Amino acid sequence: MRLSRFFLPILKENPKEAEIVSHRLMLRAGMMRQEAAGIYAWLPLGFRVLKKIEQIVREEQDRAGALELLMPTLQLADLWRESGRYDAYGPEMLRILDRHKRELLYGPTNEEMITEIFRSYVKSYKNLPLNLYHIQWKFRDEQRPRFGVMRGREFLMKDAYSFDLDEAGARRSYNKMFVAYLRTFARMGLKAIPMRAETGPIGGDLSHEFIVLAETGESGVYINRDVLDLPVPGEDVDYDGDLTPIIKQWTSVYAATEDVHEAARFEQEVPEAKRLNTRGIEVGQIFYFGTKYSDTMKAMVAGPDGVDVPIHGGSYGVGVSRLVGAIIEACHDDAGIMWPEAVAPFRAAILNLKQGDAAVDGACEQLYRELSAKGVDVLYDDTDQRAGAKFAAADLIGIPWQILVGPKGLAEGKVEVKRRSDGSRENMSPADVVAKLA
Ligand SMILES: Nc1ncnc2c1ncn2[C@@H]1O[C@H](COS(=O)(=O)NC(=O)[C@@H](N)CS)[C@@H](O)[C@H]1O
Repeated sequence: MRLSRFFLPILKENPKEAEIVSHRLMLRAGMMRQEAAGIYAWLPLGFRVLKKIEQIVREEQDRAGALELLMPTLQLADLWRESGRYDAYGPEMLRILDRHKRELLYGPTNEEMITEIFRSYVKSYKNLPLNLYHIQWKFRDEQRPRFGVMRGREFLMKDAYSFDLDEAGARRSYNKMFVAYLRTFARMGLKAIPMRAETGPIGGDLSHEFIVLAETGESGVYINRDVLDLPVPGEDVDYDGDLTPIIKQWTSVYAATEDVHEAARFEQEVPEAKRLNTRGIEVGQIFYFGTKYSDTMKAMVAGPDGVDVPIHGGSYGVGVSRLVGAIIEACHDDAGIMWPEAVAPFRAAILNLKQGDAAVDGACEQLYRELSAKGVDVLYDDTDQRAGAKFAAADLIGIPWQILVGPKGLAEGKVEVKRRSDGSRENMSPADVVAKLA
């Protein structure tokens, strides 16, 4: 992509309404624009990151055996009357009347709708276990939307729903999602810690929140530091095998949100030097809620003995749009964002330090052409800004690799490669740059 033809409205100043660093940097880096309280337009740079995060989530759901579909954002109120949540959900529910005065709502979550889809087709335990998911926009009319995408009103969520014959089966589905979440967040360069949590309006009695440690996080957390060094399962993890050793390993080290924290146990179990009380960002939450929805909505299957029983369910959410902010909270410095390579909007930025100089222009064009031909996502800053402004922009938007092309270096057949994450620099020939990044 040539920057002269891209749409990247970088802001010079810190927007005053931004209270936390990720909100500030997303606005300054031209990644998004607020259209209404808690409602954002995703501009090209931010949208690229959102799609990369979404794709990692999708790949790990698929690896765990979940099946992707897409449910609508709008739902019938009657569906939520069946489960009894229409009134219970309260003012966060955005209620809508259509032209025929039919009562609709903008879905905050999809337990009811997925249960309706399931019960319409699945009648036998032979079709279980089943895990259906989608990646869809949600609306929750938050009293105080704030911190940018961290607590929005319209936000992108991956929500998966599992269906099993009994609790034992449902726990196996739960464990698959637990492992999938460990892998998902690790692939984004995050340490997301699974913590026992309250179940809240979703219901049930078993839930874990996956929390990324960050000073600005809304969740208070208490952990044994050892949890930060546990191994994340590899891509060869056997989802059809026994996952309980992995679950046991990750849940036997103390980690709890403040609302389920047990101070006495923490003091007793965790050596002083290993106790950490800090804050974190909830990037995902998983629930087992048994027959909560299948009872009220009559989602039954015939068991092995031919008798109809309500299925045991679970739901599993990931805050896809929240993750853009969470990653910035975890990966930034004073100069701006430092994208982990797996979610970076571009892998490399070519900075032309003397626009108009034939040798420099030529070398940049060649690098741009050769890297693009090898499938490397490149942003070529071919604008006529002075070098200092180009350095600042590249640091702000957080591209992992910067290729600085200037007349002096070129005279010796070299360009300078700077790694954004640690600031390390290396001089090498353009050909070596292509070999290194391709
Ligand atoms: N207002 C919000 N803005 C941005 N992300 C949010 C918001 N509310 C929730 N999320 C994200 O969405 C994830 C799942 O939301 S949830 O309420 O915990 N779970 C559910 O809705 C279940 N139905 C899971 S399928 C959360 O872990 C969080 O990362």
